[in-house]
Amino acid sequence: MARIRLDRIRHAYTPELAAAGQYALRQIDHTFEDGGAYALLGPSGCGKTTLLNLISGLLAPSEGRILFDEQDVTELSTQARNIAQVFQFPVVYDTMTVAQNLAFPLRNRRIGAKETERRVRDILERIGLAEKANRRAAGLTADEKQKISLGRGLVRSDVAAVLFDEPLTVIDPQMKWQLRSQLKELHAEFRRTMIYVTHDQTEALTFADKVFVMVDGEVVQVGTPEELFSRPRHTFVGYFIGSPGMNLLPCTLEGGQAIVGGHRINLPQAIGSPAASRALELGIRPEFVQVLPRGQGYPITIRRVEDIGSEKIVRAEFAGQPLSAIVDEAGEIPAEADIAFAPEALNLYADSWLVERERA
Ligand SMILES: Nc1ncnc2c1ncn2[C@@H]1O[C@H](COP(=O)(O)OP(=O)(O)OP(=O)(O)O)[C@@H](O)[C@H]1O
Repeated sequence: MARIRLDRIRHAYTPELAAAGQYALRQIDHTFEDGGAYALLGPSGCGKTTLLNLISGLLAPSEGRILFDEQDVTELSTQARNIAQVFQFPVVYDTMTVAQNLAFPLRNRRIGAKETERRVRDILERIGLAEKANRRAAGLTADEKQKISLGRGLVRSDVAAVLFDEPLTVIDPQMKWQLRSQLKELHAEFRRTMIYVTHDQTEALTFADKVFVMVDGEVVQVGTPEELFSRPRHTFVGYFIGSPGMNLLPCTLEGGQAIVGGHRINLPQAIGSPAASRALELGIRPEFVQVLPRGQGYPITIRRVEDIGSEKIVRAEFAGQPLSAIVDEAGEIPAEADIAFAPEALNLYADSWLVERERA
């Protein structure tokens, strides 16, 4: 296992792209702690796979260094870095049995037959394939094959990290749930450093202790699921995480109040004063918007209500801006409605970045 440090990494796919300033990764300076469960989350093209391939050694960065436990591995191959990988499509040897597939990496490392058998049996139990140990891999389902790919990473005791690139892409929706929670359990048992690439927030938030949110070649926030939900540092995080995402309302500031389309909204505490030229937005999650009878808050026009079973999503217009609110399934929604905001849940953004509050 290893602590993985990315030291001022930048990457452009060709020297021409670098000369034109078109970097797939613009500046990455982060550490993955030994034994942690991490997700790299972001939309298509933001650089997740590029970053994973730099860590595994499939790609060499244009600039910067990669350190495993402070040893510079930038020039080392995937094999020399001792990385295990689980890709979108399961990589298994179809002609071998399940047990032979798991034993393969140990044989390559000249581990003795007895020790190999012991470890393979242990992993077979843990990934739930003990009964299929002697079956040919060819006849297995996609999720069983993905379990073998994962098992091959866990069977070796010398693996620095296990990297996953969208590993649930070809798995049936029903099995996705099962595999996801099994993966989390296996992480808790083995405590290997695991890095999981996905564009799916549910996968990222259920698997990872810490999520790296990426956009446009940059990591905009590293945080626990709770931090990403309650204190998004960037409007992209607010919008991308949560369903529906955070409401973002263009505003101005005046004497500790935010002005949205002529409405004055009290901000919870003193907010540091962002430079006057910056574009300001007030961020509030739909979970913290209350829908009230007319006369008790700020007026909205309700456009539609989506009933999703456990709760209702109110799609409305407030001061000419679209706004969503989440209401309890049993909650009344007046035809003529107002809204109020939970003040402590208001965030202010300047040029998309969170304005940190001044602490008393
Ligand atoms: N081999 C390549 N040559 C040139 N550009 C590339 C290459 N691979 C990726 N890119 C570009 O680098 C950027 C980051 O791509 P990357 O595949 O890392 O993103 P991603 O977040 O993993 O997206 P996806 O989820 O679609 O795989 C994109 O603009 C992409 O077009």
